[in-house]
Amino acid sequence: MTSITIIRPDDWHLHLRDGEQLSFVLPHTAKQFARAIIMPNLKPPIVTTDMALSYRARILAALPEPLHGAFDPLMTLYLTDNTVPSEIIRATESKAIQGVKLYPAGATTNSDAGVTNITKCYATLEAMEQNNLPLLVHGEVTDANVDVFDREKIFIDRMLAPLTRRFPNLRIIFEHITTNDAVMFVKEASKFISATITAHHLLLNRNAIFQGGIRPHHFCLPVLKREIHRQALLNAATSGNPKFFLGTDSAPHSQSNKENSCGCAGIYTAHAAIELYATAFEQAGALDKLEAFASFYGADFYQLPRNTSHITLKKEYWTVPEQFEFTNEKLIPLYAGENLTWKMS
Ligand SMILES: NC(=O)N[C@@H](CC(=O)O)C(=O)O
Ligand SMILES: [Zn+2]
Ligand SMILES: [Zn+2]
Repeated sequence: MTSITIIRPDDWHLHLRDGEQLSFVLPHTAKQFARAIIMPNLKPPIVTTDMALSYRARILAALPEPLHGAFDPLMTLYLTDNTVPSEIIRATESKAIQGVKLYPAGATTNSDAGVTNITKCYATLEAMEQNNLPLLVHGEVTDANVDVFDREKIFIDRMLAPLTRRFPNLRIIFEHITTNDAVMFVKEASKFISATITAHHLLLNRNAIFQGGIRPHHFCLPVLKREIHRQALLNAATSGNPKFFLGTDSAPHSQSNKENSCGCAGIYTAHAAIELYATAFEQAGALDKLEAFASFYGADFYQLPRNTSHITLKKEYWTVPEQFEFTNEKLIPLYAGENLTWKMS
């Protein structure tokens, strides 16, 4: 195949940051995707509808002229121990908020203000269930005694499964899943449970973190897993099961914050997101399944209309730039300096 045309995709999990940084990364996403779910883990986090609405206005204002009107940021709230049910009502009424994000406190980048005790959130979760506002979950336990490679699997038993029993009608997106355990859980759960899958977890296993030396640009959370888990994710993504859909988790950090004695978690993929997914799907012999995964199932789960315009990917060799500008720093993208074989025209 030398060319594929699909309905324009959406990114159901994206970090855009804020301020000057935002303007450097936003065009990469807006060029490919019609919409994206914008993560609220800023400093300070986006905890109210008002904060989300002004963040949305800053994103729209940062769009370069040719992309005006071409990109719709879908906003989320950051759940804390103190999020009140009335905030859920406000969020629902705003129509601009598509979900509320649960970060267990300390699980990942900018999660310190996250939830320390889920029982404190029960009234708020009940309001979300009643108002049909989805919960988005970073699914890892924060217990330092739990092996870092097991934190997602243990989260399912300790937190996610009980939550689905307590709130059976709450729509939940298990974000950036990385294990066969997560795939099995989502498959067997009710229709209210779905999952996003990143391109990097489809393309890389944990060997990539240690390939000839320590590779900070392959460090993200949840951390890359064994090959058997990558295979399970690939099978899920290409299975045609509508519970699994695209969410890049593109997470920009400056070069100096990544190449550091304590490097930040996050892999930048927005520069070539759909091309990276096409590469993974092609390797699995399932390019025909890309469109629904990238452009249909996420919209369906979020109960939003599917897009109607198209994008075309061509079989073409190109080299990913070594770096991008990122304020007065550099941003190192996934596959920097390496060749890809699909290019969006
Ligand atoms: N995925 C990551 O490794 N990092 C994300 C946070 C997150 O999605 O957990 C970030 O904001 O940098
Ligand atoms: Zn996360
Ligand atoms: Zn993320």
